[in-house]
Amino acid sequence: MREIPSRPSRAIHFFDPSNAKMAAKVPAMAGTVDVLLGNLEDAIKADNKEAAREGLVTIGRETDFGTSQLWTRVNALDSPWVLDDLTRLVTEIGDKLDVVMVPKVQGAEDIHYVDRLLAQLEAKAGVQRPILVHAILETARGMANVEEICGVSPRMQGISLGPADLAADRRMKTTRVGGGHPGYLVRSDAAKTDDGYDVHGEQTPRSTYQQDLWHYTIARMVDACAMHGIFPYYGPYGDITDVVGCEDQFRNAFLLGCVGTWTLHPKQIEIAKRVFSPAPEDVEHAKRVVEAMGDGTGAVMLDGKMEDDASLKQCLVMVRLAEQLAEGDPELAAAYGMKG
Ligand SMILES: CC(C)(COP(=O)(O)OP(=O)(O)OC[C@H]1O[C@@H](n2cnc3c(N)ncnc32)[C@H](O)[C@@H]1OP(=O)(O)O)[C@@H](O)C(=O)NCCC(=O)NCCSC(=O)C[C@H](O)C(=O)O
Ligand SMILES: [Mg+2]
Repeated sequence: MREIPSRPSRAIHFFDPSNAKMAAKVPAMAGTVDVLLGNLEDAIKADNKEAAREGLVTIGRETDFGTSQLWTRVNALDSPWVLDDLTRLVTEIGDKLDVVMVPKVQGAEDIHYVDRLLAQLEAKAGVQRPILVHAILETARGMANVEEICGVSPRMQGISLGPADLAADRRMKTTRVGGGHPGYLVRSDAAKTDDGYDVHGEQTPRSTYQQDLWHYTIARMVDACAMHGIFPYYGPYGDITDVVGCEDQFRNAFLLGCVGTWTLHPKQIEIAKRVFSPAPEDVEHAKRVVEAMGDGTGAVMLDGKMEDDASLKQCLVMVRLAEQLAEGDPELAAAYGMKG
């Protein structure tokens, strides 16, 4: 393979295949969410690891996934379960499995191992196309090696941020699964008073602005993925009830270059699909810039702003994403004024 297939993957929806209620919902979700991911790793109780694996085999065999992709997150490479996860899934449902997500990736050696094992199992099972690999960025060493990880195998499909494990590994002083923290802020300067500075803001209140804990990590991950032609994703937003904070975190990731995110609860799917689909007004503007730029060279004025080759290239990113999403979604096609 020379190019990673680019299919919509705005929401990677996690479900626990050992949870009967969740598993029962999967067939009806097929075709409505870009990626359905059977999770075998964290959030699955140790006693349920085998049930989750077998549950995913059953779901994989019996479900018509339609336009949805089927992914799995296997257990960590240093766990007692991962060898059986890969062996059983590839030999039983390898032809249905699009991507294997590998947690806690530390460096190139982890991806080499999975790559070789997948190749052996695919050959044994007669799987006709390569199963792709997705790494989770959730260790300090993985972060330091992110560029190398992205380029280590032609199977590499993308990378997700794992903010909870990464925070623990880095010894950050947070207790959350993704999202910001009110203590991570900047404060405006203290006002000068006759007797010094009003540092407590008693006379002139000092405003504070919460900062994004994940800015550096996401930006670096985006660059590493772009350099190797693979796809970056935000990860989990654990405060399921905070739909506003969730939308903001997803949008920051979208604006920085991520193509999608994880969804942990059905209510996050609509947010992810909306945020990771460009807004119709942005697509409209991008189309006007493309039109105004003619052969793509030089500079033009549009609505009082200068447009040139570089803004054209950004607009083409937007238009091409809109075209791709419109192909499989008549509602978006209508909103973008494009063919469905
Ligand atoms: C978070 C949950 C435990 C919440 O579950 P629950 O309390 O059951 O929520 P609700 O009562 O609101 O559920 C309403 C109905 O929806 C079904 N449901 C819930 N979640 C899902 C789902 N993900 N897919 C399909 N269906 C779902 C419930 O069964 C209810 O059904 P019904 O009773 O018939 O109406 C739960 O959502 C959950 O477990 N989500 C997945 C959690 C997960 O995968 N976590 C791991 C990923 S995050 C991570 O690993 C950290 C990362 O690696 C890092 O390091 O940062
Ligand atoms: Mg994790």
